[in-house]
Amino acid sequence: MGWLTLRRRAEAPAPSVVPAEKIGAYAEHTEDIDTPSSPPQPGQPRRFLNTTYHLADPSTPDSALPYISPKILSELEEQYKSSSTSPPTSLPIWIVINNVIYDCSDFIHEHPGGSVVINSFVGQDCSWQFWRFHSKQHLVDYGRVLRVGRTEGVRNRFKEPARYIGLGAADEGW
Ligand code: HEM
Repeated sequence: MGWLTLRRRAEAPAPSVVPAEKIGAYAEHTEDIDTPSSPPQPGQPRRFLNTTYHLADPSTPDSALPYISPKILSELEEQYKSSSTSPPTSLPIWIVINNVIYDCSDFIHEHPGGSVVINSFVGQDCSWQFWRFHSKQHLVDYGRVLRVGRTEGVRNRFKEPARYIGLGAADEGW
């Protein structure tokens, strides 16, 4: 089943997510080697492979986000898929849009488009799928506070279908 078969929610609730400027997120990248004893609570930084990843400050440009290797994302994808708990509570819910990693661990519960679509892209690129449903403003208002890092070369497992542009658009100089 492709992701496109996911149904649009006819009566989706109004978004209850908090805009970026109302959240006091901060940037700090630290590492330690402790093992967590319980799943992280909402708002807590997420840990993966003995590293703690904090949400970046909204003022940080994408280019200054900490680099996270695609190998780490691929490892996350594997662990997420093979976890015995569904969905896994101890793993961060990271997705990649235009080489930026968004931590949707808390946001997934508020996402107006539901949790299934986000869960299905953990550790993967979902750029073109994201742009089918959202504008740049959505990323500014809701995504900016979810950034944990930047990466490169993460795969999107679906080929983007060609977009149909009608003659009307051609007439308008597209
Ligand atoms: C950083 C990650 C994401 C953020 C911040 C985000 C944010 C949002 C917001 C704010 C809305 C409500 C839009 C509105 O009502 O105007 C929305 C709806 C939606 N999102 Fe996302 N989203 C994210 C990731 C994704 C992904 C990866 C997918 C699927 C590939 C997805 C699919 C959808 C769908 C299907 C809707 C409902 C659209 C509709 O009903 O018209 N989202 N999202």
